[in-house]
Amino acid sequence: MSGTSLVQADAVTRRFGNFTAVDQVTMHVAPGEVVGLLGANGAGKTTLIRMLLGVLATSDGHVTLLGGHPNRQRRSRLGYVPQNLGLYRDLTVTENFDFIAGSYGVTPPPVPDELADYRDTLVGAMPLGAQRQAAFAAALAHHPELLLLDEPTSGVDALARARLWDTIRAQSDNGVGVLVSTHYMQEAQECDRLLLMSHGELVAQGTETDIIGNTTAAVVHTDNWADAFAALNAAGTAVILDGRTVRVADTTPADVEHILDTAGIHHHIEPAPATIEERMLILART
Ligand SMILES: Nc1ncnc2c1ncn2[C@@H]1O[C@H](COP(=O)(O)OP(=O)(O)OP(=O)(O)O)[C@@H](O)[C@H]1O
Repeated sequence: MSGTSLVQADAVTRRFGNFTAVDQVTMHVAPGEVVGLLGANGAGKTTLIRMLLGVLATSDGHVTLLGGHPNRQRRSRLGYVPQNLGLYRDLTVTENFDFIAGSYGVTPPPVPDELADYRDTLVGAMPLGAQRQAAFAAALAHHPELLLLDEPTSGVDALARARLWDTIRAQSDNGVGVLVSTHYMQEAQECDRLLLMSHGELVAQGTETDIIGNTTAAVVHTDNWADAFAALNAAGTAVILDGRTVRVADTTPADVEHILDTAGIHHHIEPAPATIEERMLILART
């Protein structure tokens, strides 16, 4: 597999003292694919990415980056956007681009059209969405073969998020492999393949359809959604609130019916396929 992979982890583990942040994770990213790394805060996504980069040592297991041990020379062939963006906040966008391009010995990238108004603005004074867009453009300056993006869409509005995903897709269409972490489960749809992490472990992988499988959810319609949620939560079911709709995954409608009848809550139940978020919730509980 390493012959066709840009990056590969084999049973990679990272411990901090007695705590295991990443536990025997095996994964890879091939050219031209967008792989989504999904998991709640603290699942181990950043720790895994830092080991793939070679900036954090593994406690066990092996990482192969661009055909060999992750070192500085191989790292220079990838684009990395860390959670904190890695830009100088007290430099303008063009100054950041000049500086970063200079350190790779390449021509500075063009300032994206959407950022034209911010060209001479200090990065620290820009809205977060624009900062992320700038970090992304900077990471592409040296035409990397692989992109490692740590929560690139976190905290940005829907429009900026859509733009970032367009840019990610344009890169993968050009053959770049992309690993992108997110805790927004809805973004699973943007990826070709998903890796689901929970408590340091890779608990599922494949396409969204593979991962959801035939897991279903009971959709509860009721005016008394707050009490319905509380009753189902107290009963230990995998319940979530979607707007004012209560959804319960991996439990039969009859069980949900029974819990709500016992609580005296008038309701109507409809079965539906589970979402990736619900599948994740179930996997995280097992
Ligand atoms: N240097 C460290 N020392 C001790 N514990 C650490 C260290 N780095 C990470 N951890 C712990 O490892 C776990 C995984 O953290 P990590 O940052 O990889 O998660 P994550 O999935 O990226 O979450 P987030 O989205 O919040 O960044 C967390 O419990 C974190 O507190």
